[in-house]
This record gives sequence, structure tokens and C-alpha cells, in this order.
Amino acid sequence: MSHNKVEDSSKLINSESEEADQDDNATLIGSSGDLREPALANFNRQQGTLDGQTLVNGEPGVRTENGISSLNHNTRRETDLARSHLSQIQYNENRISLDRSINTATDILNQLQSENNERPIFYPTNIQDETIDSKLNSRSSKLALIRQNSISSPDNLISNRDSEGFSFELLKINLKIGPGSENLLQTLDKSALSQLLNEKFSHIKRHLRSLRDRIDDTSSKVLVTGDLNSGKSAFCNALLRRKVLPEDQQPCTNVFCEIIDARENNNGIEEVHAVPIGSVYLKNDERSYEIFPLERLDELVYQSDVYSLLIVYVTDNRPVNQSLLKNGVIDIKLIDAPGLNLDSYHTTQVFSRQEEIDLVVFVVNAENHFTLSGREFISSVNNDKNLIFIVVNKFDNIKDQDKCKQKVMDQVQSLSPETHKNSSNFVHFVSSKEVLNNHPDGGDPDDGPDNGEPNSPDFDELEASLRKFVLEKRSLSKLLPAKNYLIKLYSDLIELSQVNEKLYDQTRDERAKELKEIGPQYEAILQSSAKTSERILRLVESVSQKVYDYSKTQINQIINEVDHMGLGIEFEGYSNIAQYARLAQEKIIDKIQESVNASEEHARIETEKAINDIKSIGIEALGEGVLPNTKFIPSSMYSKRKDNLQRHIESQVSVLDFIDPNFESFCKICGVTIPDSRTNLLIGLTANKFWASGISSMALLYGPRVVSTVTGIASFSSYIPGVILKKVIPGTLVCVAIGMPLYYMYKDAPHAYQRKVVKKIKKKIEQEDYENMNSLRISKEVRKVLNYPAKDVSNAFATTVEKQSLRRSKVLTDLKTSEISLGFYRELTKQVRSQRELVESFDLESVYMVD
Ligand SMILES: Nc1nc2c(ncn2[C@@H]2O[C@H](COP(=O)(O)OP(=O)(O)OP(=O)(O)O)[C@@H](O)[C@H]2O)c(=O)[nH]1
Repeated sequence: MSHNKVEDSSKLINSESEEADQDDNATLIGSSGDLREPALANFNRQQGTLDGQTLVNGEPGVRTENGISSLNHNTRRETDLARSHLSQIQYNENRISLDRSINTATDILNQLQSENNERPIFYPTNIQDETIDSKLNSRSSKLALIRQNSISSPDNLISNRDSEGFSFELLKINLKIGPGSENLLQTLDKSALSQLLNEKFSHIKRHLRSLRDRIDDTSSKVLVTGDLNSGKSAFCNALLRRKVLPEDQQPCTNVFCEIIDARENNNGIEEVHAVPIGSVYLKNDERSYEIFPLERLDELVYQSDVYSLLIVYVTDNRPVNQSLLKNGVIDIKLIDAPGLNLDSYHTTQVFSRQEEIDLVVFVVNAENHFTLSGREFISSVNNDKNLIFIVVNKFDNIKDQDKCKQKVMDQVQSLSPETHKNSSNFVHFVSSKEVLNNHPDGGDPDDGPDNGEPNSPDFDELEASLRKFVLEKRSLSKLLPAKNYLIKLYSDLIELSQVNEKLYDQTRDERAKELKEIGPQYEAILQSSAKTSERILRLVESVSQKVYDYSKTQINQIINEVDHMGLGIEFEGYSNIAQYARLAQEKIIDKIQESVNASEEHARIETEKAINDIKSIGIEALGEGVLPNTKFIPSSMYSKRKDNLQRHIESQVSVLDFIDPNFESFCKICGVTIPDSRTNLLIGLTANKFWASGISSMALLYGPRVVSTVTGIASFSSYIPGVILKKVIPGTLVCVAIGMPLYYMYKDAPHAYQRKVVKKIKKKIEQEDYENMNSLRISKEVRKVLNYPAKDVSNAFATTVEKQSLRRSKVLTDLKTSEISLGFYRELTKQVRSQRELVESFDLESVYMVD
């Protein structure tokens, strides 16, 4: 006996995790934990020997001189068993590695999901539409795809990807509503896409879990399916060499039947565990199923409205080298499914169970060949890279068997070229009924002779292939779908990662460049803002000052002139003196008020001009369209705060207000000419002093003049009669001396009043700091109004600065994000690449040979 390719299993067991140890032991010892034959088959790599005891039919193997164990019965059966054990070791090694890679893939998907939550992953929407989903519109295209997929190796899976577009297989998000419609992906925003991608990741993680469950399941599940009435139950019975499942010409299997070896799994008790709809079968929890004797199966298979699954425990008494269920290596579960075309619900159920099964046996009625649902099912099996056995049943009913074979093979060729290529292993023409009839425990006594010996070479061949496949090529049936799925997934992830790597690399460069440009721009805006606001501030100050100066000058001027101004009202004598006083006072106040109003009007004009200037400065610095379009309403200025001079200076009028002796006005009224202006001024100043003290002083001051005038007249007295001199002249003089002032006072009363009131007003004005206060009020309002456009400009600057600063911080964040993401995707690409290489290196096909 020689070894071709054996891994060091002891090393493997020691180097793997505890879980791996348990798995390996479980596989070698058997799922029940009992030591079954054979017990151990460890290969020592250093010595190139097969160590340990290999039990065959309960007897240990014998070690030969050359160090290679030999089996005590050098029969084909023993060699087969030894080979089975070696393939177990290889299987376990691959399974553990795949398990790990599935865990790694799940970890990677978790990482991607959290990355996607933080920084949405870029998902390219220019995806090539070449998956089977989108091309299943016509049968020919569907078949072409099946053909294409069936010959896809991991290598051409990758090379099929176009370098220009993206051709995700598992990560493809297809949102098309119908054929020819627009790719809706392109209309979605980034966050919607990232959400869809997250869902995709979750879906893939679920699938990975089911793949892991499948490869971790120590038993192998063989799904027997096919068209209605094709003989699926009969085929299962033939495999068991017992009529366990009911057969009928009418459709009868409506509930999935899982056939399990009772000795290994139910203490040798044959019975049916019927799992009601909605329950999950838990062997140790009797509440999850109902128990029935095997005989009740005939009626139970019809009760699809009550039960979703029937677990059928049967004992297979045949020897381990013949039995499929009790083969000495692994547990095999046969699943008899309802006919595909029974109804759409059952068909869907059969399709969906594909994920958990390891091998599909498709039973075709030789008389009908492949039906439409049969073809669809085979397509989907091919698509998932599951292996399929095609059993053409009821071959005994066919007269021209060669013609039938040819026809069926042609169909297989077009449906699954890979299956056709290995047709000797995968396509079998049998008669299940004959097998049962030929077997002592099965068949109807009426159906044919029971010679007690199996006499069905075709079926034997089928069984041998099936056993070989299930026992030796479990790597393929159980592990290959996981391997292929992982390779597809890793290839998709590499593509996704690379596209993001490229994008973030580009984004990082762009942001870095942008950041370099933003810095000086930001500084320039800050400087311009400072300069502009200073300029506007200066303008506001100068306009306000100008308005203040103007107002003060205006008001002052009027106050100074108002005592000389004609008031335009008649003094109608002392009888109307009160009315005159009121009117005169009003007129004087009005005159002053007018100067205030004129100042306000001037301020309005200046303000309007200044507003336009401020706007121009703003536009010059920030450009058009940045400032708000506000309109200045001049009348709104000084509409609230009025000058209240009148209220303050209005006072009671007394007779004394009308007496204000004044030399100048006296001269005017009395017709006395003042020699020159200098004398007038001097006299005026002196006179005023005295006159101010009262009418008596005026008499004293002007008495001598009057006297001299009178003396002048007296010098002519010699020419005047004595009576006149003694009585008339003195009388006249007295009259003049008294009458003149009275006359003057009477005549001067309105002017005196004006002067007096003006004096009073001036006093008040002085006390109240009137012109200053009013000028301040007027200029304050100007400043206040000008502050609005000034504020608009500064707000516009603030907005621009804020925008710029936001842009800067966004660019900074983008730059940081790009750097983080770039690092993430670079690492991811590396990790996924190495995982893909690792998975590609798993050799599931070669079988360790022990000759
Ligand atoms: N002549 C012949 N008849 C067969 C063969 N296999 C099954 N039959 C008969 O075909 C009929 C249907 O067989 P079943 O095993 O009930 O078929 P099925 O596919 O399980 O039926 P459903 O589960 O109801 O879809 C029965 O009457 C069987 O006796 C065969 O190899 N040759």
C-alpha cells in the first residue's frame, strides 16, 4: 500500500483550536461519540506513515515492516474504508479552514458595516448587468448563462470582471423594476445606497452563517426532488431497500420527509416525528413534534396543512458497505421532497431548502423527461454551484431505451454541461420499482419475482456513485459551495475596496490642494473685513460729526438773530397785550424750531448719501448680491423723538416783559442820530447798562442832553415872553421829560417784549444746552440709521467668513476622513486578497489515495 497525498493529521489536530480538535475527533469517532470502526487514521508526515489503529469491522489494522499500516483484510471494501478515513482527515482540514475563512469574511463584513455607518462606502452604480437575474427573460439566454456559470472556475470568475465597469456578483444591488427600465441605483443618493449596501452585507452574513452550519453539520443531507410522480418516494425506498415511504400514482408526498438512521439517532426506535407548521424540530424537546408509528406515514404525507416536516427514523439492516444511511462514516439524511410542480408554494420550499443540502438527486420520469419547473430547478442548482445527480426513473417502462437515453442526455447537455461531462457518475437510468421488487424486504408481491438477490446493476452503479460521492467527495458536495461563495465574495470585496481606495486617494489629494488655497483666501477675507468695517466706521463718524456741526451752527444762528427778526405780527396796543405776547412767543419758538427742522432735513439728506456710500463700500469689498436689499425711508428719521423746546420755555407773561429800555431803540424811536458807530457802541454799552436798571436812570443819562436841548432853546429865551419862560417852558420840559419815556416805552413795547422773550429763551437754551442737545440728538439718529447698512455689511462679511471657515473645516474633515478611509481600504484590500488566495488554495478535489 502506498500513500499519494496525506496531510499530517496528528499535527493538524494538535495545532488547531480546541474546537478543531473536537471536530476532528467527532468526525473520526462518530457523531454519537461511540468508537466506531475505523477509529483512527493519522498520517505521520515526518515518517510518512499512517499511525494509530484503523479498525475495520471491529478489528485493528496491522503495521508492516516498511512502517505503513496495512489492513488485515486486503479487500476492496477495506481499502475503500481506509480511503474514506483519509478523505475525512482532508475534509476536516478543509472544513476547519473554510470555517475560519467564513468567520474572517463575517468579521470583514462587520468592519465594512461599521465603516459604512460612519463614512458611507462608495458604491459604484455603473455596474455591468450580467448576472443571471437580469438575463432570465428568455430561455436561451438563461441556458447560455447556466452554461457560462457551470464552466466558471474561481480564476475566470475574477477575469470575467471588466476593468472599466463593475461586475459585482454577490454585492450587486439590483433595483430595476422591469426589463429595459433605467438603473434606479443611479438615482439614489449616497446615504440610500449605503443603507442598501448594509442590507446586502447583512444578507451575505446570513448566507455565510447557513454555509457554516452546512459545513459544520457532520451529517450529509441528500435532497431527493423532481417532478410530480416521477418516483421520488420509490427511489428513496429503493435506496433503503424497504418500502418506507408511501408510493402512489396520485401525487402523495405533500410534506418534506427526512429519513434518518434510527440506530444512530433514535435508539433504534422506528417512528415518525411530525413537526407542526410553525415549530422548529428539536429532538430533545418533545413539544416541538408529535410521535407516530411508521405505519401512519401513509396518511401523514398528505397533511401539509398541519405538518411542515416529517422526521422518519428507520433502521437499515444492511451491512455498512451497502447501506447509505448507516455507512460507518457519516450520517446521511435523505430528504424526500414534494413534487416540484405540485404547487408554487411547495416548489418555492424545495428551492429554498437548497441552501442547507449537500447533494441534490433529481428524479426525472423517463417517460416525460424534463418539465419546465425541472429545468428551472436544475438552473438554480447550477447557479449555486451545488452538485446534482440526475436519476432517470421508470426506465423499465421505456421500450426504446437507447433513444430515450439519447434524448435525455441531449437535454442534460444543454441544461448542465458539467453534469453531462461526468454523466457516468451523475446521470443514471434506473427502475426504482424493480430494485424494490428484487429485494426480499420490498416491493409488491404481484409486481414480479422475488428471488431474494439484488439484481439491478444500473441501480447498484447509481448507489455506488452516490455513496462514493457522499462519503469521499463530501469536500465537493459540502465544501465547494462555501469555497465558491467565499471566492466570489472576496473578489467583490476587493473590487469594492479598490474602488473606494482609488476614490479616497483622489479625494485626499484634492482636499489637500483645496486646503492650501483656502488658507490665503480666508486671511484675505478677514483683512478685507477689518479694513471695510474701519472705513465704514470712519464714514459714519464723519457724517454724524458733520451733521452735528451743521445743526449746531444753524440753531445758534437763528437764536442769535431771532431778537432782531421781524415777527410779522402787529402790536395792537396794550388792550391786546396778552394775545400779542402769546403770538410773539410762539413765533420766536417757531423760528428756533424751524432751524431744528432744517437741521433734521439736512441730516436726512446726508444720511441717505452716506447709506449709499456704505453700500458701495460693501459691494466693492464683497461683490454684488451679498448685501440685503434694504430701502431707506427718510421720513422715518426723527419721527419719534421731537424737540420739546416750547414746553420748556413757555412762561407766564408779565407787564415788565414789555419794558426793556434800550438806547438803540430809543434813538430809533426818538429820532436821535448817533454820531458814529464807535461812539454809538460806547454810548450804547454804557447806556444799556443804565437803561437796564430802569427808566429813571434813562432820565438821568439823557436829562442833561434834554436839558441842553432845552438850554439851547433857553438861549433864545430873551426873545420869549416871561410868561412863556416861567410857565410854558418848564411845563413843556416836564411834559417832554415824562412824556418822552412814556412815548418811548409805549412804542418800544413789542420790541422790548421780543428782546425780553429772546433773552428768556436764550437763558433757557443756555441752561438746557439746547443747541448742543438737539445737534447731538440729530447726529445720534444719523449714527443710529447709518449703523444699519454698516451692520448689513459686517453681517455679510461675517457670513462670508463663516462660510469660508465652514468650508475650511469641511475640507479638513474630508481630508481626515479620506486619510482614515484610505488606510482602511488599503488594509482591507490586503486582507481580502490574502484571504482569497488562501481560499483558492484549498484543494477540495484531490482525494488522498491509499492503494
Ligand atoms: N414502472 C415503474 N413505476 C414506478 C417506478 N418508480 C415509481 N413508480 C410508480 O410511480 C408512481 C409514483 O411513484 P412515487 O414514488 O409515489 O412518486 P413520487 O415522485 O414520490 O410522487 P409524489 O411524491 O407524489 O410527487 C407509483 O405508482 C410508483 O409505483 C419505476 O421505476 N418503474
